[in-house]
Amino acid sequence: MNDSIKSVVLSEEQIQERCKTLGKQITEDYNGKTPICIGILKGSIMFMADLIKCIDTHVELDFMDVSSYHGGTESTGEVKILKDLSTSVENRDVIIIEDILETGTTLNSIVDLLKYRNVNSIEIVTLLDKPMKRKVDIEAKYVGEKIPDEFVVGYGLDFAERYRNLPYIGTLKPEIYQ
Ligand SMILES: O=P(O)(O)OC[C@H]1O[C@H](OP(=O)(O)OP(=O)(O)O)[C@H](O)[C@@H]1O
Ligand code: HPA
Repeated sequence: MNDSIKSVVLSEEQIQERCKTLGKQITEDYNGKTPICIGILKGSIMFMADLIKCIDTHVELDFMDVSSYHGGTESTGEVKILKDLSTSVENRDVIIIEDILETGTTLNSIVDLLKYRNVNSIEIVTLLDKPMKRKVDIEAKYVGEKIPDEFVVGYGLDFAERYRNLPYIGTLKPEIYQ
């Protein structure tokens, strides 16, 4: 699997540093509250697991599975709910946990849906942000790393469902796409 990687974007150590920094900020901002952390499947699983260990206030967990990518490396712009929450978010403080924010289509749909369900507050934490790819006006309050417009894999992020189990984040060699 490592043979397919062209360059490392965030090493395991760098990812853990980002988790500590973001966890500290979230701990300070949510002191005395019990937010619901909503992990967006499947890409956020590793980041969510590491991040919540760095948050020192009570949190509850839930998951949503939505899909905006169907195969390749470009967004289709369509968002489909594959798995909805199992808890009510009414009057709750919600933190959405994402692996990557790109066009913003996915998060925009989720934020709209959760606002419609009358959340008390809603913020986004994303490990990676590709601001150059944004098509929808949405920003995350907590960002691990801003990256250029290059397709990345690892640490939950996939190419055609592979590479999610790579412990770091990297770019793929061009021959892998062909
Ligand atoms: O800002 P956007 O352009 O909407 O892109 C970001 C979304 O795309 C990826 O999910 P994907 O639909 O590929 O599902 P996955 O997490 O299961 O891989 C990623 O995990 C984000 O949810
Ligand atoms: O760069 C990416 N890699 C994997 N999945 C993604 N979903 C949006 N952007 C990406």
